[in-house]
Amino acid sequence: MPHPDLRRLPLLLNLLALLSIGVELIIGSSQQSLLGSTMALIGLSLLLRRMKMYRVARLSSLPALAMLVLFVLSFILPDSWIGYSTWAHLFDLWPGENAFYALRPSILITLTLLLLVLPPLLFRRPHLIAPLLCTVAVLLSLTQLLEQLHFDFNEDTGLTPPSGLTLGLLLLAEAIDLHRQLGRHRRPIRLAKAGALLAVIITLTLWHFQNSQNLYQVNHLALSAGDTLSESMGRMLAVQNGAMQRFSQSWQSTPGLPGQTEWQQRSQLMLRDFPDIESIGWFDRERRLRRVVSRHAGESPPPTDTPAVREALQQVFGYGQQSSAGIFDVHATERSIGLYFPIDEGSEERPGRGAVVFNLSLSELFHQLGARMTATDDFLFTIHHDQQGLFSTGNGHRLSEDRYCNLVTLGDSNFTLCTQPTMDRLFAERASLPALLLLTGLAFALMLYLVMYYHQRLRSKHSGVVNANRRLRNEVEARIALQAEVEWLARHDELTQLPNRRYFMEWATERLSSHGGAVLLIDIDHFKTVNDHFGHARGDHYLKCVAEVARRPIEASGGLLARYGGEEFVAFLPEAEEDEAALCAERIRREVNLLELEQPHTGGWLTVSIGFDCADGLFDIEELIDDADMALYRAKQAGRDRIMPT
Ligand SMILES: Nc1nc2c(ncn2[C@@H]2O[C@H](COP(=O)(O)OP(=O)(O)OP(=O)(O)O)[C@@H](O)[C@H]2O)c(=O)[nH]1
Repeated sequence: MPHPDLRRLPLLLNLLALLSIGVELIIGSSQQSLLGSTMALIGLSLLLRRMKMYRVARLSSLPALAMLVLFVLSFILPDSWIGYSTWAHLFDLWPGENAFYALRPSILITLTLLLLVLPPLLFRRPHLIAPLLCTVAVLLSLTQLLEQLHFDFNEDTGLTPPSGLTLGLLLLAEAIDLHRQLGRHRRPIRLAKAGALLAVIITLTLWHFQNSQNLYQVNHLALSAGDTLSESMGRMLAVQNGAMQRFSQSWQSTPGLPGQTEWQQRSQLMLRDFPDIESIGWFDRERRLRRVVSRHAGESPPPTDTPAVREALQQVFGYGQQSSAGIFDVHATERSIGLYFPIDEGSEERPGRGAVVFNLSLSELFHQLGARMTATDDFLFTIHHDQQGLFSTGNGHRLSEDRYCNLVTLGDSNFTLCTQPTMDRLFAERASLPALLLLTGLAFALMLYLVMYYHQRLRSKHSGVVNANRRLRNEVEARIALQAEVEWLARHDELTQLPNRRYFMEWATERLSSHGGAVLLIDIDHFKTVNDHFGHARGDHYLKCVAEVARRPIEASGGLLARYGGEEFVAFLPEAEEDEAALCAERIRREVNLLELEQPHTGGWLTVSIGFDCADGLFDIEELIDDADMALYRAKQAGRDRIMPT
C-alpha cells in the first residue's frame, strides 16, 4: 500500500527544485547558466516522469544527458585525443566570459547529475535500478562535500547555493519516491544494493587516493616552478654581481678620478651586457657623484643625498663593504635599486678612493628572469620587498589559491619571489585517470547491482515455483490416497477391515466358475446378548477378534473371508472339497472358542456356528451361500457352537 502522506511530497519537492534553479537562472551569473540549464532540464524531466508523461520526460532529458556526457568526456578522455585547450575553446562558445573550469562542475557532481538523468531515460522500470542510482548519487554528493572540506586546492563543485539546493531537493524527491515504490522488490534490491555499494565505496576510496596523488603532483609542479625561478634568479644575480664587482675593482689601478672617456667606454660595455643596469656612477672620497653613464640619455640621475644613499656610502667607505640603497623611484614608473661597490678597501680614518654605484631597473631584471621561464603564462610571478609589491607578471587569468614563495637576496636586500599557478594550468595538469577510475568503478557497481538483483529475483521466483510444485505434488498424493481409501471403503468393512459382501461376491464368483470351491457361513452365537450386556463397543471388539481369528485359516487355504452383515461372516475356499471345508470350519470354531471371550448368555466363552457347502458342480455363488445358510440354520437349531455341512 503506498503511503498516502508521501504521495504528493516528491512532486512538491521537484517543483521547489525547479523553482530554485529558475531563480538561479534569472539572477545568477552567465557562468552558472550552463550547469543551471542542465539541472533545470533534469528537474523538468523528473517532474514529467512523475506526472507519467514518459515520452516528453525522455525528450527533455536528452539535452541534459548530452551536456553531462560532454562534461564526463572532458574528464576522462586522454590529453593526446582532446587536449585541455580544445575543451577550453569549446566551452568558450558559451556566452559570457567564462573559463572552462568555471562552466564545468566537478566530476562528482557531474556523475551525480548523470545518475539522476538516467532513470527517466533508460529504464522501463526505473524503481528497480533507481535505488542504487539514488544511493550512489547521495554518496557522491557527500564525498564532494568532504573533499571540499579537506583540500586546499579543489576543483570547483560548480554549484551555487540555489543549484546545490536544487540537487538536494531532486535527490530527496527521488529517495521518497523510491521508498514508496519499492514494495515487494525491496528484498532482492537490499542484497544487490549492499554488493554494489561495497563496489562504489571501494571505487570512491581508490578515486580519493588517486585524486590526492594527482593533486599532490599538480601542486608539486607549481612548487618546483617557484624553486626553479628563484634558483635561476639567484644564478643570474650572482653572475651580474661578479661582473659588477670586477668592474669596480678594475678601477683600483687607475689613480684619481677615472677619465670621462674611459669611464664612458667601460660603462657602456656593462650596460650592453646587463640590460637591467640603468646607470653606473662614480662617487669620490668626498661622496660626490663625479661620473655617471645612463642607459637613456637625458635621464635624471639617481638620488645621491638621501638617508639610504648616505647609509650605503658609509658602508662602502667606512668598511669597504658592498651595500645597497633600498628601492627608489628613478621616475614615475621605474623602480630601481642602488648597489654600491668599493673600489679599494677603506677605513673609518682613511676612506677608500671611491665607490661605484649601479642602479638596477627592477622591472627589467624581473622581465629577464621571466624570459628564462617557460610557460610564464601559466604562473603569476610576484616580487615583494618589505611587504611592498615590486613586480608582477600581471597575468589576468584566474589564479589558484596556492602561492609558493622563496627568498632572494640582492645586495643586502631581501626579496620575496612568489609563484602562483593559474587555474588553467592546474586543470590542464590534472590527470584523467582518477575520473576514469571513478566512472569505470561506478559502471561496474551498476552491472554488479543488475546481475545480483536479477539473480536474486530469479532465485526467489525459482523457490516459489519449487514450493508450488511441492504443494501440488502433496495435493495429488493426498487425492490419490483419498481415492484409494474411497475405493478400499467401497470394497471393505471398516470395523473388521475384511472385504465386504460385494467384493466377496465378485471374488468368489470369478474363482468358483473356473475351479469350484466351498462356502462357509460363520455366525456368532447369541451376539445380541453381548451387545445388550456389555454394550456395542465390546460387541465391536468381539467382531474384530472373531474376524482376525477366522481369516488366518481361510487365507492359509488360499481363500477369502468377508463380513457378510451384522455378526455374520462368509468365506470362500477355492477348489476346496467337503473335507477341507469341514477342517477349516472346525478350526475356526475351535479358535474362536479359544479366544475366551465372555458370553453372557451361556456364562461360558464366545462360540460360533458355521454352515458350509461345496460346489459339487454347482457354479452359482448365491445358491451356494443359500445352501450354507441352510446348514448354518440347522447348526443353530442343533444347539449352536458347531459346524454343519449341507
Ligand atoms: N456391536 C455390534 N453389534 C451388531 C453389529 N451388527 C449387528 N449387530 C447386532 O447383532 C445382533 C444380532 O442378533 P440376532 O440376529 O438376534 O442374533 P443372535 O443374538 O446372535 O442370536 P443367534 O444368531 O440366534 O445366535 C443384533 O443385536 C445387532 O444389533 C455391529 O456391527 N456391531
